[in-house]
Amino acid sequence: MLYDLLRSRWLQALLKIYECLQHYLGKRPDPVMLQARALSREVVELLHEAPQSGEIKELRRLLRSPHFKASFLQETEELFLKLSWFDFLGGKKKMSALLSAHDTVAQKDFEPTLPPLPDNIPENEEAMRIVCLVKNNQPLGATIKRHEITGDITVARVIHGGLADRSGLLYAGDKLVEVNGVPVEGLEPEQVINILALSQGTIMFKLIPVSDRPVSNQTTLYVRAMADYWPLQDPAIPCADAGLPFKRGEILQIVDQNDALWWQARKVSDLSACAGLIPSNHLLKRKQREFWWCQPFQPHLCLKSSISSKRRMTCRLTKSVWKQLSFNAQRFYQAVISSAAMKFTNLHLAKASEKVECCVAEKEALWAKELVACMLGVFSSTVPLPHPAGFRRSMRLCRRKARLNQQSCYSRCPSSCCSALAAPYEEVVRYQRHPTDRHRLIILVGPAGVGVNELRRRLITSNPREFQSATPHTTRVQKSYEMNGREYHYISKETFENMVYSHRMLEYGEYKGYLYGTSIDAVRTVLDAGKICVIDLEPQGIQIARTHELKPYIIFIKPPSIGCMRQTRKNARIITDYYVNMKFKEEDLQEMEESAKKMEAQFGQFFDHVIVNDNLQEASAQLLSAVHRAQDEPQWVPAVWICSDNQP
Ligand SMILES: Nc1ncnc2c1ncn2[C@@H]1O[C@H](COP(=O)(O)OP(=O)(O)OP(=O)(O)O)[C@@H](O)[C@H]1O
Repeated sequence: MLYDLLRSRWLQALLKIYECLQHYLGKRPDPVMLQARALSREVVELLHEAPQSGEIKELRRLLRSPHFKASFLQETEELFLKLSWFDFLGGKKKMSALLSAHDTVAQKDFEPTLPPLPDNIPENEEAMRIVCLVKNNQPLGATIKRHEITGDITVARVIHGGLADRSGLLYAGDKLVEVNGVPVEGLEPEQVINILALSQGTIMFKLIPVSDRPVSNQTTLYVRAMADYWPLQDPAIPCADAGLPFKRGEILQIVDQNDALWWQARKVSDLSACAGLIPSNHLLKRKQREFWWCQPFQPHLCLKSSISSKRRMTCRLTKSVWKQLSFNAQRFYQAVISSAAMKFTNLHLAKASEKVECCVAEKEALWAKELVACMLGVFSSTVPLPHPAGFRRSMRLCRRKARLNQQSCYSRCPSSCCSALAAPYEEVVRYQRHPTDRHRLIILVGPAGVGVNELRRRLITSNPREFQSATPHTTRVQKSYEMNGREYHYISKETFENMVYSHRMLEYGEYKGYLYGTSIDAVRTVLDAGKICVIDLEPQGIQIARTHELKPYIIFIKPPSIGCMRQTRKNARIITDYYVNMKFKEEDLQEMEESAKKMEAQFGQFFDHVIVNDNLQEASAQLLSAVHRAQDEPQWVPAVWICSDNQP
């Protein structure tokens, strides 16, 4: 009703008139008559725009009357009121009711009445202060403690934006004498807290103000939480209710670091809320260390593979190879795939080929030979390139294998695995890339099979002039149809190892005896060409990539619910260790979900954005806009990336 009313043209017209009158009222015009005419004209012009309702006619009549011209300053105000009330009463009974309801509410005094001040106020007014606060179901916003030396009960801290802070009457260090008439001397802080907790409405403090009020000259600091914190599960927090729970990756605004152990902070996602207590950097680090020692094996657990190597073996032929097969050979191939080949676990492709040959009867030998030839042909030089650089199967399988072999995490990912012992907060600043700066590196992270490569491929093919992948390095021999720098950079083992030792590899691994890896140089080449480099990375590589130079924007590709994946992944294929594509099985989906949870738990603090890959098209669109946002809009980045004198 209110919405309709506010949008109605007649009210709009009245408001315009009112504004116009206010304008003249402010000017206090002299002589009155001239101004009145001018006003009259303006008002009449205004009314021409308004609908010809009865109310407007009435207004017009009033405007032209000699009454109007007499003393317009008061009259016009009244006129407006008359008109509006005329209108309301004439047709808008609901509005009238609404207004009268408002008036009734407005006149009512809802504030609790403060009690009278006690008679026994000390003579020295400066020495003692009486403070009355009305709690109104909200926390007091202050904590108390026993002074270590004097044993007095004092205000330990006042929470920024809380009730006590807003009152401006309580300060950290004030000594409590009485609470609601109860002397606090001899009481434990917990007993005083109890009195406060039980008090409803008004709380009256008698206190001795602190002589040296702390002068707050702190600058506000923004940090990214690198750990989770749940105050309700922390027995050490001075007041659990005043605690601020946060999850890793959340950006916090730290408003008070006066206390060595407990800071005050807000979440940037809710800066209007009052601050809460968080453990200081030092304290949280100590807590993490204690936790780590309680569970020494916990932080060592690296992510396990999401698609296990126990997978079945099947054979996949490229389309061109498939076309080369005779009809019978195709049928034979399909039969092999659907039955016998399912049992070919952990066999090398060559061995699988032998087995196929053994399986077939004499008369089928020709087809079998053809099939075997075709299967082997998958590796041969005649097979066209199935994927562009950065999407090569060996590289992906190598990455998978590396993930599997991560038993000892220190050898591969010292920084990320020991994150429990690293800084719990990372100072961040707002950063927006200058249009002439190099683009930020885009890193996609996600459990195997979630669709990282599919999304990356779609993004790059959508605009290859804008997006490009980094060409990986390998120690394997270059094939005749390959070109150095296109599929891979082919380098010697020695050179590869040198690159690893000099930290020039973002990630690397071994597959079938060869080394594969993505180098920082390869990323740099793409960025230097003015393109946006989009790579996928195992999360263990994130820490190495997080540098001032690359300023990576990390996007986590998250699987949707298993139920949803059952629907959407019916035709999807995952790559297995034996160069074949397999349909997703239930166990694959479960492994994917588990792996995603572990990734989030261990590396969630580094994710700038999360995309749930439910519908492929929607996820692709989300990825495109996230990538553009990363390049063109301000984002929180580690402060050290921006401070030029401290570039990691
Ligand atoms: N949202 C989706 N809906 C349906 N199918 C999808 C979706 N996303 C990806 N797929 C399909 O799932 C399969 C696996 O995707 P993809 O190869 O991109 O996985 P990946 O995360 O790169 O795995 P890996 O790490 O093993 O390389 C592909 O067949 C892909 O087309």
